[in-house]
Amino acid sequence: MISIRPDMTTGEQKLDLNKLTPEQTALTIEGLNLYYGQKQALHNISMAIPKGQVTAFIGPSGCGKSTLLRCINRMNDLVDGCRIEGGIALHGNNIYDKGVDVAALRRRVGMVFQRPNPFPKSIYENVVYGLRLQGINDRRVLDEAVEQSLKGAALWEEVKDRLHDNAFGLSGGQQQRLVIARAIAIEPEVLLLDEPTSALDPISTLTIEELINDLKKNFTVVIVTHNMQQAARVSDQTAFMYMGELIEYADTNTIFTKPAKKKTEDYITGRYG
Ligand SMILES: Nc1ncnc2c1ncn2[C@@H]1O[C@H](COP(=O)(O)OP(=O)(O)OP(=O)(O)O)[C@@H](O)[C@H]1O
Repeated sequence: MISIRPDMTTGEQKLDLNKLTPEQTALTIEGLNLYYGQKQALHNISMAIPKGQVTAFIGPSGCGKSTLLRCINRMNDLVDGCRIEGGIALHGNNIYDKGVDVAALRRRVGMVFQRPNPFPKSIYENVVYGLRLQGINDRRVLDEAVEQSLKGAALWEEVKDRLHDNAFGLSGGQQQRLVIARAIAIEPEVLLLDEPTSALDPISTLTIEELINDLKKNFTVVIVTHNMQQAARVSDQTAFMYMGELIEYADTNTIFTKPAKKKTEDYITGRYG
């Protein structure tokens, strides 16, 4: 049995995912097909992802969740033989248009991976890494960014007295929050989280889940998770994928309590996956 966040049943105004206004929309995915060589991994995916909310991609292993997530900041461009048809608009502009600056896109769409990957540097230098790449070296600006980003990642209180210690001295859960602080320091519009807690213990997982709920105040969050309870706890809407297809996409409450499709119901009731 999946438990739904209490506030999801209190009649909060629901967005109509089929009729989002441009102001409500962060991302529009349209007719997206993706091929790894001969193998088609995504089939005609179309969906609109609302701004300032948490959207979860769920589905059995190999269904294409991570592939779809990686399309949003063009990480798949790095895969040999990968071909994409269709488009993804970020606030109205197609990120696959010719001439798009992919480095600039990745500043607007940050990503956090399954395993925490801090750099072998101090906590401070990890957070300011992206700012320094942009040529920002003013100490006051960097100090302020470090404090705000670590606060935003719910890590400040734990590390404020050891900002110049090596990041590898942090626990796994702290390292993952540090990586989130590094991602938000450059103020992206969208934050992609690819199974961000699958390498963490239950307490660290809970801390990150609470953090995700805070992050949506400032960012649009898209999360891939294997864990249906996690999707139910953290997301506003959920997309269920199966064999490269988007089977059902609706508010999270509906997906977990009244799914429209049998495949979704079979998955959330544990019949496969
Ligand atoms: N770099 C790649 N080259 C070739 N095929 C790939 C590549 N990455 C993923 N695939 C294939 O594409 C399909 C979708 O994979 P993807 O990793 O997106 O699924 P997933 O739903 O995220 O799975 P999991 O939950 O196991 O991480 C799978 O069949 C996978 O084997």
